[in-house]
Amino acid sequence: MEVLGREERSRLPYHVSQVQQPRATINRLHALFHSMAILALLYYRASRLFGGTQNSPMSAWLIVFASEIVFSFLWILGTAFRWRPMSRTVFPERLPPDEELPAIDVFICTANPEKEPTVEVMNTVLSAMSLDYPPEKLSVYLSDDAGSPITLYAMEEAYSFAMSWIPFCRKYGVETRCPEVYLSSSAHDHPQHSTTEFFMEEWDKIKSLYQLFKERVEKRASESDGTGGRSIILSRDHPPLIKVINGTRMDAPGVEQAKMPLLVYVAREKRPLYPHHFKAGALNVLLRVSGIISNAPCILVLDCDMYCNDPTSARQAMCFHLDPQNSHSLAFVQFPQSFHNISCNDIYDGGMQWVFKVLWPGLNGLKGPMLSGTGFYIKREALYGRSTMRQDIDVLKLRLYFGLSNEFIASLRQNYKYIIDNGVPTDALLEEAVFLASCAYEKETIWGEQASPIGFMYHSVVEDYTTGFHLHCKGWTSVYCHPSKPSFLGSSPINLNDTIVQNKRWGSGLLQVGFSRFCPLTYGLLRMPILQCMCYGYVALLPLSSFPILCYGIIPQLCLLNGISLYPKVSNPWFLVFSLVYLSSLFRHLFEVLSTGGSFGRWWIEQRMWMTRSATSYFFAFLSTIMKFISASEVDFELTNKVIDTKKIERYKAGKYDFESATLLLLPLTTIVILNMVSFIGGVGRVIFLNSYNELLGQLFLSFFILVMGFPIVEAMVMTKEKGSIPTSTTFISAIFSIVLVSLGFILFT
Ligand SMILES: O=c1ccn([C@@H]2O[C@H](COP(=O)(O)OP(=O)(O)O[C@H]3O[C@H](CO)[C@@H](O)[C@H](O)[C@H]3O)[C@@H](O)[C@H]2O)c(=O)[nH]1
Ligand SMILES: [Mn+2]
Repeated sequence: MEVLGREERSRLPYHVSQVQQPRATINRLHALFHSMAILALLYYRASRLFGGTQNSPMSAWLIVFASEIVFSFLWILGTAFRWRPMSRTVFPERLPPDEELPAIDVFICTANPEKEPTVEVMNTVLSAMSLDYPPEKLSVYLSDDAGSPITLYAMEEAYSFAMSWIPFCRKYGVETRCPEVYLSSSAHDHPQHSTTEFFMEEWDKIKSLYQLFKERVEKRASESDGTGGRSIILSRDHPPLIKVINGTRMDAPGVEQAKMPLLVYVAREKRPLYPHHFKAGALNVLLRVSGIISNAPCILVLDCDMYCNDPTSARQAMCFHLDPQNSHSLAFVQFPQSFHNISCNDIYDGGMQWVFKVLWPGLNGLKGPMLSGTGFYIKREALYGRSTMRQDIDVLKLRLYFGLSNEFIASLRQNYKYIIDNGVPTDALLEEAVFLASCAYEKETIWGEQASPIGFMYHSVVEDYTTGFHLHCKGWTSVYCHPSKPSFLGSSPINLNDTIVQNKRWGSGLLQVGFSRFCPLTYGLLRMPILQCMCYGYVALLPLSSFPILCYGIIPQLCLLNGISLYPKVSNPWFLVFSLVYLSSLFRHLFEVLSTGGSFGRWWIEQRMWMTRSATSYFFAFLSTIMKFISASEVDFELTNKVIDTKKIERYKAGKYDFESATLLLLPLTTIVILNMVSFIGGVGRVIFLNSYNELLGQLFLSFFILVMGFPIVEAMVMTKEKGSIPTSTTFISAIFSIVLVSLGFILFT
């Protein structure tokens, strides 16, 4: 790190940004080419339709035409991400001295100790407490939606451990401050220290302290749980409980105490009759509670499974938040989500590299990336709304917006002073905090209401997307910071069922926005630049791809079986147009994967998972969104499982798909695969015996492509004895569905 004088430091920019010009140019040229090809294709379909010259059944023609329109529409929206990709570099060493840095509150959410192992949650807490930031400016809040005693106990234990861990990290400049990860390496992996005897001694000491901590927590967890679902009931019905952990450990050595960040446990009140709004509800409680305790101007939000992998991320984020030129409109700095548990082939595409390596850098050159739920540093002010922060605003009005706590309303005007020193909070303060965490507090306020200026948004399971969207609508910007060392590492679903369930939740959350009056394409259009608006629209409507994918997996195949051609003859020049559209979209994706460090295999898996998601997750998301509109129920937040199944992990690491547990959700996919097997065989028959190669080649190829793509499914249906294979019952039901489809095709199309 270069050592700079203060004068020099203040003159140099804290960050630089650069448009990825060659990439932008390639993208734009491709967009031009591809749009012309699409236009030609649509023209072909429309002219045949209106001219009445298509020689296939109108219904089939209409369905494939509609599918192509949806594909094209999504494609056009997607070009916005490719228009102006940008990368950014930060220079934390140029930041002002520590005394001038703003304070940071870290919010971590956990909801269920059975699905989110407590030791893992504590590792996230510990990694956040040991961020490379002045400890008196750092406060860590854990929201425990389960209100579980084990989590509180673990936090007290974690705090004790942190009193040794943090000094150790500081002393040796530890680069990975998640103790589980650091301590499972060998002392000799750290050659800069391991040669000294003293380090080895301390290493052993800290390692055994960590073991002790872990054992205690695991022991307590095994005692208090396994209560036959009692914890689930408790998690929906419990009083508020707030505890400042620092205060409870006054017997600890006083010297270190002063250098520790504040650690606060928050279990908001939950009652069955009150909506609790999932994670957004939890975050809003943390906003209020922290508001009267530490009231830091900047907030880092983390999921409980996302530990801080690079302790310097806070300083990196400050390079943007403290930049005098852009900071005024900057709401948040988003870091990519990276994962520690995905294997090198990542067969379920859990790494979401396409999002974090292509889409988000693309938004970086516009008004900034979407909020991604975790790993972002956001200004408190952005969540409160600028208009409500004005000094001249009436206090009565503030009470209407923010609720009745005078203490909290006073905190809005505190100009971000640290309200309690790193000591024991008063009873009165804690009482007020409990009031702020009660479930009746938000009654008749505008917390979380869409388009309101306050807090994280409710009424959606994609609270990150909607919150970010409304911030951008109000003129805030964001930046994407993508350093080469992952700043945060989390766990991603590593089995098919969890992957499909997670994507189903996202899909239904997004569609719900897409179909509401806050649809980005209408609501956003008046409030943000068109390209940004297209990006938001693309993400919200992406689940619509289930329609064309399913249609393309069924209709041409039924026609193929009946010898009906849906595409131009091979000898016809129009055939070239269809081939070009197909190849050009495959090539764009291939280019994106290869140019962001991916491999050919990565491209193939992303293709496969895109189709899988569309045919399963997004299809069910679509159904559940419709159900929601009919019954006006709230879509549930199905928590992602973070417990590792050691038996299944071997299969995963070997790159073998596990279809066993996802039976029902897989039905659309297995049905399509069976149907394509049948149509492929039928089609080959027709081509050979009836010589209809010229008319049917396109459809035959489509079936072939789907079978190659779905080969793991074919394999898993055939080899029923193998682990992870598809149960015979599922294959059987899918076969029945296929027979129904084939009969329908016969009736409708002949
Ligand atoms: O009622 C709830 C539900 C969830 N959570 C927490 O929310 C976080 C995310 O939940 P998880 O089950 O891990 O969902 P993921 O699909 O992994 O989360 C992604 O998608 C979510 C939106 O659907 C975002 O909130 C997340 O940040 C993003 O990582 C976890 O820390 C949970 O403990 C709560 O605190 N309360
Ligand atoms: Mn998660």
